[in-house]
Amino acid sequence: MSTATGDTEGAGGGGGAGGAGGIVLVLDGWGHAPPGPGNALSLASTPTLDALTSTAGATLVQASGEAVGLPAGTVGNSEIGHMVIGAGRPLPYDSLLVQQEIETGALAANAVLRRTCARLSAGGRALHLIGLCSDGQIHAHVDHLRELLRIAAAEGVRAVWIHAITDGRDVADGTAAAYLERVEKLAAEAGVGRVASVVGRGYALDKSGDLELTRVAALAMADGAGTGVAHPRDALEGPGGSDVWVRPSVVTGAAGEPVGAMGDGDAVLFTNFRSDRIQQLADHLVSHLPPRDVTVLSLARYDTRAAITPLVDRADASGGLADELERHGLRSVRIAESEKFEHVTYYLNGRDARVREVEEHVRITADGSPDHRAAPRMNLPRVVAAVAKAAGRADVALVVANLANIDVVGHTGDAEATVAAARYTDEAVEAVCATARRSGRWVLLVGDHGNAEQMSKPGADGVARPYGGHTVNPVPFVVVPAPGRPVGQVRAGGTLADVAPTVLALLGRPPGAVMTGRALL
Ligand SMILES: O=C(O)[C@@H](CO)OP(=O)(O)O
Ligand SMILES: [Mn+2]
Ligand SMILES: [Mn+2]
Repeated sequence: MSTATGDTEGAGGGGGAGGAGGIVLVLDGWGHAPPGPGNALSLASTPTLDALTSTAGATLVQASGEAVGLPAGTVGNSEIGHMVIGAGRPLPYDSLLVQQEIETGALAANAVLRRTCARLSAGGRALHLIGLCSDGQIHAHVDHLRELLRIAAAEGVRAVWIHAITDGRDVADGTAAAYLERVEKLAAEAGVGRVASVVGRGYALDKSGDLELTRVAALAMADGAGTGVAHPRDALEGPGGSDVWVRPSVVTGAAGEPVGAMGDGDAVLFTNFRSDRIQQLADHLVSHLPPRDVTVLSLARYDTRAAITPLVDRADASGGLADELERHGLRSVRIAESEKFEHVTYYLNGRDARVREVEEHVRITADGSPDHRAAPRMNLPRVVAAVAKAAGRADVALVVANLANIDVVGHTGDAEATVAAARYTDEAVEAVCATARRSGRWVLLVGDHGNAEQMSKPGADGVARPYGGHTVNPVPFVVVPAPGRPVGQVRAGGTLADVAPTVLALLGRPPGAVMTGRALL
């Protein structure tokens, strides 16, 4: 059977020179840590993963900090993880680029920002800063907020309203009060800025497409509509139940009026550096604001429908695995549940929204907003079935699937549910390996960052508390050879940047010209 592109490199079936081709499984949130009471992966019964990770095809690779293009010591995340897996090289991530622009003074000198501040200052209009208030470093960092407050003050902006999104996911739940206090302190130090609204990330950073959550968050920020509170911390006393689900709350003045609603001539600056979860809100806000004339900016570039001017642009991520597969005419099928769909498509492809002729995308959708604690299996059987279907096709060289369970369930901070997620993942891996054996394929398993291997973390008092965030731990990397094609001992000392060159080597192809990673075979 020939591929749809009528390629020239003899890739008319499976992996061409690499045999029948392969299956890449990204186990989301699959980090490595010594066994212990907080390690959901070691607590779970995972006979298949245990066996695979003790073969010669197994090693550990770095997935955090400088190894992948993040600021030193920063936890990995799905965006940068999948981007580096695809790019075959570390990519300076948006958080690093922002940090560098702060350190060099480039952000303070940014022409768009200075011009906007000058206009606000001259007209007595307000700057609204919207972003996740924590130092979780996955979507945002309060240090960036501090710098923006300083710049606004230096440029003479007198009214700066902070629309605080509470976290409890990238950092421990129950920490929102401390972060609000920190934000108020930063504002006091800068001499400008007050919190005008508070809302949990469950509302403001929804990306499930539940526009009602987005709408109520935007109403609080733009119109000052929501539960009135005298002080930002009062918002945390509401019935939301966790930092993630703080109800949209608006700080009101003596007469009950919202202090920081958006008015004609104001400017909004989104302070998250990661796009995927803020873009639904940003798009909604842009369409909700008129007839008010409000300038909307973002700290980093977002993938919104609306054209929002970024202050810091992103790195070029082209020339990765998708481009190489296309060049060789090798067909790939990408499969993931909605939560991680963009990660195995858009991000893996270097933030390129094109669906190439030799690519097929399979999104496994869930009904409604599931409770991951109660349903840790998610839709894994449907992901496995889609993998089996794609792997059974002779025209498919590569199947790439994301198994989301241990990360998504891990984020609940519920160790017991995460243990169950690990058990289901183990069964899924066993099924995929059986599929691979039947179809003569190799399997490459890799984590994109740690999560489930650390489900508790000591608080400021030294007492361990549930923790659902990512980690800086290395992640397992395993090559399960195709039947009759042994690969021997894989190399130690790798990073996620080595995944794409390894995949290409298994497919009998050289690494891409711009890839600095090297095959671990
Ligand atoms: O859910 C998310 O947005 C982040 C955590 O904030 O996780 P991941 O990087 O795995 O998508
Ligand atoms: Mn992830
Ligand atoms: Mn995650």
